Amino acid sequence: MDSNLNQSNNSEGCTNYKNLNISENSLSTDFGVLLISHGSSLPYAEETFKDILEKYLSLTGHNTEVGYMKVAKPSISEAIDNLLDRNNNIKRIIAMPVFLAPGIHTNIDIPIILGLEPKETDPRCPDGNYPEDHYLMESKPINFNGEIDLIGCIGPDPQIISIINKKIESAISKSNSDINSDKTGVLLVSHGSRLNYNREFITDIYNQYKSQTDYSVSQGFMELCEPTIAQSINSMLESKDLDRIIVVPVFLAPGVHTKRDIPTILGILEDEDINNTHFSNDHSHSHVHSHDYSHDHSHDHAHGGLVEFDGEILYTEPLGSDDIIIKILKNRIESNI
Ligand SMILES: C[C@@]1(CC(=O)O)c2cc3[nH]c(cc4nc(cc5[nH]c(cc(n2)[C@H]1CCC(=O)O)[C@@](C)(CC(=O)O)[C@@H]5CCC(=O)O)C(CC(=O)O)=C4CCC(=O)O)c(CCC(=O)O)c3CC(=O)O
Ligand SMILES: [Co+2]
Ligand code: NI
Repeated sequence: MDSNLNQSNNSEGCTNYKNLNISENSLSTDFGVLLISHGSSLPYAEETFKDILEKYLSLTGHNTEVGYMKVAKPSISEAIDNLLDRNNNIKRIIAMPVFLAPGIHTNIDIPIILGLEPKETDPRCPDGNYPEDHYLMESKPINFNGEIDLIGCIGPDPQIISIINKKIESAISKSNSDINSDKTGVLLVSHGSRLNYNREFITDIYNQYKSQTDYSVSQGFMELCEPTIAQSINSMLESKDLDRIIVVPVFLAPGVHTKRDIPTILGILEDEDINNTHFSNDHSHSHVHSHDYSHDHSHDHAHGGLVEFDGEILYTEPLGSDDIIIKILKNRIESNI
């Protein structure tokens, strides 16, 4: 068992456990933990989830792997192979979507990829005949005969508010301007979904945050739902004269949405960000100007309009691999063992 553990596995997408704290106990237990992430074509989300995995392992010692729904590696199926390579005796896999809100991905895509029944009809494709190139058609079958318990995603845990507060404080501390809270608004931005859970999630977070802050607060959606980011900022400005808006992407990891789509809508995307290869991880902006954009991708992020605001926009980091997220995952998984 030991030699197994210390072996560095170079096959593609396999986590190298050499430096990770996986307890020997976990090899005698009969379950594995699969943390399911969305996957991104930008590298940041993988960095965040590598960190989440390392922290989760050192906290629990469970035989754990991260699997990505699309784009990134290991895929969900490969992650399950990795769990079994490490311990062939597991009878059960506890699979948790590390997503903030239930939605199409958690209720339809992930169950289908795991070989389970989808929890509802897919509004993208009600007849269930997905186009051949859809990622659901491309995913490989799962090689596991045991039981897979797909548990709920993170949801509006009250502890998320303290992460939001930290991100806001950190963005403020990097800003040069000194503006009182009376003139500051906070916009909580959520992804948006064809299903209603995303709205329920952000509304719950909004109500919790609002009851604990002096700032004017509002919520807005990046895509698929209203109010859009622009509508939300406009109505904040109509009801109050603000000098500064702090925009919090209530997302887990930096990715296409937080690095490109939301900055585009806000008018704070720097040109090099589009073709980025490397830019600072520490990416809290303070911008007082806006750019013109040529918007050439076919997706509908900008349909809700672009933002025009001549005050300061402070854009915070997403929630990331904060220890609170790790504790939430641990509690949730342990209550399902
Ligand atoms: C179903 C769909 C909407 C629809 O069309 O109905 C949808 C829905 C949701 N995505 C969510 C999260 C993230 N989405 C991304 C990224 C991408 N998502 C895209 C598509 C779709 N996403 C539609 C499928 C269309 C189809 O089937 O073809 C991509 C491919 C295209 C694009 O959006 O342009 C783009 C490219 C990535 C790339 O290739 O790089 C990332 C990673 C990142 O940002 O990089 C995160 C994690 C953010 C984080 O870390 O929090 C959540 C919130 C989940 C939660 O609460 O956590 C929902 C809501 C829900 O599940 O309903
Ligand atoms: Co998505
Ligand atoms: Ni999108």
